[in-house]
Amino acid sequence: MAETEQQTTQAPAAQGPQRLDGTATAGAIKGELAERVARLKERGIVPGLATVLVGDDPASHSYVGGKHRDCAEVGIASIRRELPETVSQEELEAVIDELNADPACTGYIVQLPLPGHIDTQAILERIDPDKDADGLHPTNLGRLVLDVYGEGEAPLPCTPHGIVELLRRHHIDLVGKDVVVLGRGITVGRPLGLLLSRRDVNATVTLAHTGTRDLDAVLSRADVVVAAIGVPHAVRPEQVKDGVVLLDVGVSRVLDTATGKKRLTGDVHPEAAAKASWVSPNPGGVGPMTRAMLLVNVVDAAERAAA
Ligand SMILES: Nc1nc(=O)c2c([nH]1)NC[C@@H]1CN(c3ccc(C(=O)N[C@@H](CCC(=O)O)C(=O)O)cc3)C=[N+]21
Repeated sequence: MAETEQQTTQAPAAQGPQRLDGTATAGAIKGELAERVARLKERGIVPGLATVLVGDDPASHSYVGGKHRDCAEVGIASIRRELPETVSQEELEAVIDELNADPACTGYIVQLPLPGHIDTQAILERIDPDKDADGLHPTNLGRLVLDVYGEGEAPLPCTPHGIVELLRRHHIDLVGKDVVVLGRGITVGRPLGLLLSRRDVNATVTLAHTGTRDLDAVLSRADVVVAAIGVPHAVRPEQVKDGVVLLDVGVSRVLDTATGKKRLTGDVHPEAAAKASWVSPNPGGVGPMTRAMLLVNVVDAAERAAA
């Protein structure tokens, strides 16, 4: 009885953060995409994702394998191009030209990083912007800067789009919120800053990086922190306010001293996560959403091509 009384007079005990479940949300998005793919197939159109993989890095092979499994789940056809580490610039460019011309390929990615002897920028710029499934072609990044964003009108970078969609589907409103993005990389931080500042999102964005002075002061004001720097446990509990929303994007492989094995570790310290109202787990948060948004870009491209 005393316990019941206490419950009515005191604030509820801290319940720990709610999870931004990227795996489940990506699953829901894949279900929606499967329907759109089925409708395209009724019209005789089969969306196809191609991946270009150079070399034999096991992590890259594993990521690309995941993308093809996702495709199978929603009915998108898969095309794989695998090339040796020693491939020349000209040979790789010939593969790009072939995919640009192949009607079975409605969208594709060139898995990064490419070997050091390859001019990555020249390869990425050679991709047909209409088939750019990563949303990282300069033309599409330019469209993001220029606020071209009708429904499915242009591909968006997958990780930033996945983050915004993950929050939207958990009804976490960003209008007027102070969002601190840690990291200015071209696949996450830089384009995420652009996406968050769009009128239909309307967050106040701070893009913090290694040149940022007094990061503690910057982080202490944040309603939402997106950590995309690849430094294990970089975001510490004393830096964030209670109830913050934390998105953990960075992944590092660190040695687990208990097991002697390497395991994936995010940018957010577990004790910082404990102070949050919402936290995206890593793995199981932003990673699966990135993959789902890749499929969105492929299906959008196929619908645009069919229109
Ligand atoms: N052109 C290009 N486009 C990319 O999008 C691209 C790339 N190159 N190069 C490498 C990075 C990395 N990346 C990941 C996406 C999802 C997960 C993912 O789903 N991760 C799972 C865990 C997977 C695991 O256990 O290894 C998760 O977070 O739950 C991981 C990594 C896309 N990348």
